[in-house]
Amino acid sequence: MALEGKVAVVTGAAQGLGKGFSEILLKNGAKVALLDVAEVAGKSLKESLDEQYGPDRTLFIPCDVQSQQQFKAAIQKTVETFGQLDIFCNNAGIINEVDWEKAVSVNLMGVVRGTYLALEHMNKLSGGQGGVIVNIASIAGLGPLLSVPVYTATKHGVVGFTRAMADASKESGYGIRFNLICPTFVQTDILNALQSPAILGQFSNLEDSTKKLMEQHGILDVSQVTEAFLQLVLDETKDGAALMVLSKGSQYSTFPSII
Ligand SMILES: NC(=O)C1=CN([C@@H]2O[C@H](COP(=O)(O)OP(=O)(O)OC[C@H]3O[C@@H](n4cnc5c(N)ncnc54)[C@H](O)[C@@H]3O)[C@@H](O)[C@H]2O)C=CC1
Ligand SMILES: CCCCCC(=O)/C=C/[C@H]1[C@H](O)CC(=O)[C@@H]1CCCCCCC(=O)O
Repeated sequence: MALEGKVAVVTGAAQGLGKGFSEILLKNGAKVALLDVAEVAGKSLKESLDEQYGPDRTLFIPCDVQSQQQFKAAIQKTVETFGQLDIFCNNAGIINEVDWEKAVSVNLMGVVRGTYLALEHMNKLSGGQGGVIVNIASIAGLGPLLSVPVYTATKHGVVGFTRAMADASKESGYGIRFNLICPTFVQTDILNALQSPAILGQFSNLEDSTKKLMEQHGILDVSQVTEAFLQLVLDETKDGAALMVLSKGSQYSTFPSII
């Protein structure tokens, strides 16, 4: 998929990985709607992107992925402004083992909500032009991260949902590819949560074990993950793929075959 003239939505785009995904899409010619609940950071990012790419290449839309009404309106505004929707990245995510219902709501329900709303515009069966949806899971979507069981569960949920949607899309003819990014630790603000007793709650005693894992495996730069993301967007042969981003490089996950 060539990106010139394509239109993308990225959730959780104000900072961290979402900002990186948005920037690599812009560099490659796409227009990007930046959705985030963080209004100050989102507006400030839009201002700096305007200087680099001009004001017509991005939109910042305040949006909490937990709100059906806000999310639907944000996608509607994107399509009204840019005329189409080709690439959708469900990236917004949090760690919160105390308010674990919020973690499920943002990380899993937000991804399902975003995917279904994107389908309303992208699905070839309902007049869309197809495209690609990339959901941001984690290595913790493929195996356990001991200090954050609910975060682990939500990311396993994102992996299962995305793979099932890829099969549903192929079988039904939506014309949409569904892929996953599963990074190990990346240098962004979310890592602070892994050292916060207020967020880890009953698992705070496992903070040091997690720190050891980070020391052992290293911490990636955002750019290593954005390159992997671009590969999944561009490569039309990748559908239902889970690309792990590790310190030794990127590699596709294999899954047990049950049929
Ligand atoms: N940094 C890491 O080590 C890894 C991160 N991930 C995943 O990558 C994704 C991005 O995380 P990072 O950039 O690392 O974290 P981050 O904390 O730097 O950025 C998350 C962004 O999501 C936004 N956000 C949070 N709740 C939201 C909501 N309800 N609605 C809309 N936006 C919301 C925040 O305002 C923030 O801009 C997450 O899904 C995370 O689980 C996956 C594996 C490793
Ligand atoms: C913000 C959450 C960060 C999520 C990172 C993550 O999912 C880490 C998972 C660890 C799991 O608990 C067990 C591990 O050892 C995982 C890290 C190991 C990944 C292999 C990395 C190998 C490499 O980078 O070469």
